[in-house]
Amino acid sequence: MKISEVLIRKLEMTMKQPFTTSFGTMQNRKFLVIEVVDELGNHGWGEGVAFEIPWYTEETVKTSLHILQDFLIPMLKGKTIQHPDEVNKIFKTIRKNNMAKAAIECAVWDCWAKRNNLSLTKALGGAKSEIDVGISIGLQKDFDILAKRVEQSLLTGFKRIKVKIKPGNDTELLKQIRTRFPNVPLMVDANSAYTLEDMDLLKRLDQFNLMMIEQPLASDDIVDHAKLQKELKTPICLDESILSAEDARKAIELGSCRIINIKIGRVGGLTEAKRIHDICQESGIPVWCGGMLEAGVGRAHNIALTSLPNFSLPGDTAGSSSYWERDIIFPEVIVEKGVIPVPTSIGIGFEVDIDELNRHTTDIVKIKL
Ligand SMILES: O=C(O)CCC(=O)C1=CC=C[C@@H](O)[C@@H]1C(=O)O
Ligand SMILES: [Mg+2]
Repeated sequence: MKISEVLIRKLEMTMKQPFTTSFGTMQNRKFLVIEVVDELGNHGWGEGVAFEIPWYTEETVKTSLHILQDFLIPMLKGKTIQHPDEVNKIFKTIRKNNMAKAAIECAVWDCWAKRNNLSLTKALGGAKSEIDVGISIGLQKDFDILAKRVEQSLLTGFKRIKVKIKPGNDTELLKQIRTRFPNVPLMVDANSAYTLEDMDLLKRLDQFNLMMIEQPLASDDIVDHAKLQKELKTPICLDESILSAEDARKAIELGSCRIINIKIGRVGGLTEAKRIHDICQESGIPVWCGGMLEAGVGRAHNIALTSLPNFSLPGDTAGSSSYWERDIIFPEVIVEKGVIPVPTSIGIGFEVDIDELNRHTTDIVKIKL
């Protein structure tokens, strides 16, 4: 397969409700959608999941566009790709910029699957016919609003609830949640808001019967997390700290976590995501698929990835309607009784709604290879 053309679209979409974490609030989502075309006219889609502000990782929409346009896409020129696993080898000389790499790599995977008449799930080696999903609820103004969101989410059938915590909004909040919802499968995400100086407080989280504590310490740390995990009964789940399969191997070896959240964008694409999945599986570490407040294209890639067997915990891939008035794919992603059916049609298994895509496109860059 040869990629003959790439289109980078810049999109702007407003989420139904703001999403607040320990680092800030997002509602207006700007992101990239990548379309690749091969020499036979097959199309493949990928989504750039970087935010506008570099608060989750160092990448932004602008840096992704720069890296894609000036480095990654030109590297595909003249290359014959037998299998999408080759794409991240082609990009090897470019350090990090994982979300930019993932955006185009995912589009190549979709294109390759379509060319070979395969669903992306099958192409990846996934086998599940449906995936379990949970929901990530951002920080809310007060407990009553949060409790309502939790109640609604449970009615929708989500299989676990994730809430954000930060210093000053942790133990009291969890006491309130557990009083109201004693048995709900519950986890927390701190997005690196704590240090080892908070050890006593973090130990007190053990009393809340949490499924896991996600990324309590620094975003680039695995050493302090290992120290913390030794002191906690609750499993630590690493998110920001794991950028590659090598990071996963080291974290597992050190005992820095007992669970890993895999985000395709954070780790540079589906090939690396699969590798992390495999290493974790061999080591008895369950994984789940994280979310980046994606629109439909990114969501579709998450669903296909989650069909791999060691994605044994509910992920953050909620349905389209949890985020958008109307998504850019059809059918939209629908959650029923806490599960999403895994599509079996070719490629990502959803059609891109070109009208809806155009409605949100603010800029297009076309690159002929
Ligand atoms: O619903 C989703 O897509 C998950 C949202 C979510 O929890 C996150 C998205 C992006 C950055 C973080 O705030 C957070 C996470 O760390 O997992
Ligand atoms: Mg997280």
